[in-house]
Amino acid sequence: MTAIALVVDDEVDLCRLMQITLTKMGIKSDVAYSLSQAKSYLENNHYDFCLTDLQLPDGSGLELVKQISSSSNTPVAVITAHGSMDLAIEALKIGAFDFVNKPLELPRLRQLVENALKVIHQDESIQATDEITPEQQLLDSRLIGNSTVMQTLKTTIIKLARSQAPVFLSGASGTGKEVVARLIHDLSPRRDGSFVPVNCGAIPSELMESEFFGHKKGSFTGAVADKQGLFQQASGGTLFLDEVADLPLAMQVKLLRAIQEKTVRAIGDTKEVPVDIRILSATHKDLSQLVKDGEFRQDLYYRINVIELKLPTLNTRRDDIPLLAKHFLALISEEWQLGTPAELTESACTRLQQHEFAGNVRELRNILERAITLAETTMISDTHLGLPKLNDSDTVGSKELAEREDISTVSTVNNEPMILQVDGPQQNTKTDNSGHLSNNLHPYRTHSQHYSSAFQMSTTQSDSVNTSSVYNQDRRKPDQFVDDIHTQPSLVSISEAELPQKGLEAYLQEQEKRLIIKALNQTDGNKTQAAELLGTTFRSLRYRMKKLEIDEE
Ligand SMILES: Nc1ncnc2c1ncn2[C@@H]1O[C@H](COP(=O)(O)OP(=O)(O)OP(=O)(O)O)[C@@H](O)[C@H]1O
Repeated sequence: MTAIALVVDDEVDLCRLMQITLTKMGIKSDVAYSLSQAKSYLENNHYDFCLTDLQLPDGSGLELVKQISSSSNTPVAVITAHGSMDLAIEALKIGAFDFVNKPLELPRLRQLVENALKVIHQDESIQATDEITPEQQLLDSRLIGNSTVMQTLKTTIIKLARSQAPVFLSGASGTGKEVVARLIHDLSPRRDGSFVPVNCGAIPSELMESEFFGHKKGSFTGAVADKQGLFQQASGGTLFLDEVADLPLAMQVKLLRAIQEKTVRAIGDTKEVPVDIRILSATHKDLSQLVKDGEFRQDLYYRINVIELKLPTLNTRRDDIPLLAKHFLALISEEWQLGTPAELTESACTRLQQHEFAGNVRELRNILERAITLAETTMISDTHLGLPKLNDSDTVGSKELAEREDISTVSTVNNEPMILQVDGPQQNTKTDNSGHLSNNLHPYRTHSQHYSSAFQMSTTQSDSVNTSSVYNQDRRKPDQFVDDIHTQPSLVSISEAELPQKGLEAYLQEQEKRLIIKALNQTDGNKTQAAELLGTTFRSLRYRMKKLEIDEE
């Protein structure tokens, strides 16, 4: 079926240009030169999508955006005067799915229209069936939980997936921010492009620019070949800036520029390369507080935080714990090839629901992994959970459980991030019976993908670039490298006359790899201790391990 678009702009030549472009793409269009004309067209016709200027002779295009997005699913994109980013952001907040700057660049316009068409086709396939849609199936298989707060979250994810607006995911560690980011990508018109997650806190600051924007061969010592940056890898897809609060201030300026200009320049290159990316970002830290403290740039915050999605803690959705536990028990049993999945006894399930989770869903999974290891049979009782004994006062009653669950609130304020809150009441930092500090602690961080193949979506899957898979090609365990160490010359045995055959960079990387493996062997694979031995940080060690393709396990 031929799509029909409504084009709204008072510049006759521009309208003609847009019409020609649309016609070449097989799309029919009507043109309105004013707000009132556009409204009357909308009253009398059905359009598949709308493209409107923001400054119209008799009013603002924002009014049209509001009207269309509040009454239909029709994608509406806005045309903004170059530099009026504030208006573009406001349009995204009130429901525009994308924007394009004047003067119009035709490749960008075509890209925008193609994305709109993908959204329309997605909607058509959803309407064509009464059965559970592939989108819903994907959501239900990856984001476990049926509580009210999770149902609201899932609906919000579907809406956000249609848009190109930057989304900032906030919430405590282990609440599923990365899971949600991947879902937004996989449900979006960008799903055929790459999803590129990057842990901003793990990249050493001196390597950041090269990692994000790439470099040309010979641009600095060690640049032995051209390297594509993460922005280019994500072009056509989604760049997920995880732990965005950890970006150094100097890098924040460069990122802001790249995001605004939609172009990047590799180190040592003279030309800018256009990139077409959607930015999703996340942190468990209070980013607005960091802005107040001057540790995060206000302008970057404003740019990445067009829509904020708050994820609920597990303690505010305890009804989901049995379902999540069942999901993880099946998953772990499959990953560990245990045959029959383990089961929780009733009292173990109750005990889990009473636990104060500091590490959220990640902690739940870790508890279950440990329990499976300790249990002699497939039945897991509360003793296997390894949780502290509860005092009577610690017991969470079902009434209290119900009261803790909160439903989403949606707010839109000019120049303020649109916050889609799907969080329950905030839990205070506490010390549990075993003396564990209950806050957003990183020891729970696993950084692994736990999607079972049985749970994967059968429809189009994106070419998802997982940083761990990019860097983790060599699946050998650290001790398997020991043989290499013994058969290769050590750093100290190199005499001055010998030059490395494969070049300095390869040689230094090999030495670095061997030293890291040596430290890991000395500490039985404990990365924190190995980092101490090497006089570096845990994060930096983990980054280097990925880079050098040393298996995390
Ligand atoms: N609703 C959920 N359903 C299934 N698995 C989940 C859910 N939420 C989180 N997980 C799992 O919990 C673990 C942590 O999730 P994720 O990494 O997305 O959390 P995060 O909020 O990004 O954490 P951090 O702030 O530490 O990066 C992962 O193994 C993920 O697959």
